[in-house]
Amino acid sequence: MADKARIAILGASGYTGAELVRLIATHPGMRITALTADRRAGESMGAVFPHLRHLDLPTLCRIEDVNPDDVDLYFCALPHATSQEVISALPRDRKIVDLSADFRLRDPQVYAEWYGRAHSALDLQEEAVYGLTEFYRDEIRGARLVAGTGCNAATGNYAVLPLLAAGAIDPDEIIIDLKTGVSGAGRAPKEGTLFAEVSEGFHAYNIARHRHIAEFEQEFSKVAGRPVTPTFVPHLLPQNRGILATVYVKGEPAAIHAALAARYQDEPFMVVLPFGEAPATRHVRGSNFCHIGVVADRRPGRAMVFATLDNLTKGSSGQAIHNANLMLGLPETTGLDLAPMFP
Ligand SMILES: NC(=O)C1=CN([C@@H]2O[C@H](COP(=O)(O)OP(=O)(O)OC[C@H]3O[C@@H](n4cnc5c(N)ncnc54)[C@H](OP(=O)(O)O)[C@@H]3O)[C@@H](O)[C@H]2O)C=CC1
Ligand SMILES: CC(=O)N[C@@H](CCC(=O)OP(=O)(O)O)C(=O)O
Repeated sequence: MADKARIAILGASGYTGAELVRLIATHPGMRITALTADRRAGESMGAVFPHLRHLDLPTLCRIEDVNPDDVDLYFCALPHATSQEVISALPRDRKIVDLSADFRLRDPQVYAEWYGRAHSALDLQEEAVYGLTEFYRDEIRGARLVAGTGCNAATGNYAVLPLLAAGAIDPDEIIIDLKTGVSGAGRAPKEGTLFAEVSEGFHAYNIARHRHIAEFEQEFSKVAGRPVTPTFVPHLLPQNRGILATVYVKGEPAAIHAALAARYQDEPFMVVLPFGEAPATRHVRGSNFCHIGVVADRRPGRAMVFATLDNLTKGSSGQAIHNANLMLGLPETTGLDLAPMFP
């Protein structure tokens, strides 16, 4: 293989940043040259994340101290809004995979409506390609800036997009009932993610007003060729990793299963289970796989479609590496061929 691509991870002291480091550490086509942090700048990665202590890594520095001459591709794992400011200041000839929500929405008005502020880098927003790899592969190959999807949005999109494309379901009858682990909320301490408020319980949040509805509407409507709005309710599970979406749809169950199996048969990370089986978060943990299942409802003409993935791999950092592989002209599964951790 030619020289390894030089990689900077901005926001390496967060959960998705650490997951990028874990995966890139054994990636044969990438080499980490810079890692950044905010509160933890100046510390070693091993001090911030003891599970990565064995690796020989650069010390966490501030973003302004990264030398662009040592970087071929940036992974940007920063909070929303910060990301657009930081990326605006990066050299315009570098490849960037952003994991935040800043560049996912095509329409600036929709962005402003859901994120409560005007976008400050509209030219970059226009340039960015949506990072749902299996649906934007060709554009991603030629892209300079790729916008990683929301982890909940990826899960629902994988279950629904092939069905809208095949005309296998009623677009007006889509209910996405989703459960997610707490690492989706990031490492920075927040009241709602404290152990005492998450363990031994279970609750819905952002009911019918979660930001990822905008991503669903954008992608569903594009594929259906007309406006499509799902009902979407996320729930917070007392577990670390993993998302499971149960999607209630109207359509012939066998045709729904056939449409998903046909759409994903050549996809390296998409596994469609035999008809009648439902997937589990524990079977994809720590991997870049997404498992999909279809079960017929007892009510004729209705089905449940299940999709599960690990929010820190297929839902963010694994997806980001998949996209970076395409952008760098590497075999697309490079560094991602890990079996899930079980039990
Ligand atoms: N967690 C998940 O499952 C998913 C997350 N995402 C998105 O990915 C991005 C990263 O998420 P996640 O890793 O969970 O977040 P974390 O809160 O765990 O990490 C955020 C990182 O950004 C750094 N940071 C925070 N504020 C600033 C700032 N003002 N300037 C420079 N650096 C800053 C933090 O540094 P420090 O800690 O040193 O202060 C940390 O390294 C977010 O946009 C998130 O929405 C997308 C899909 C899934
Ligand atoms: C548990 C939890 O809080 N999860 C986050 C999802 C994080 C993510 O995918 O998305 P963004 O990059 O859009 O923040 C949420 O539901 O908002």
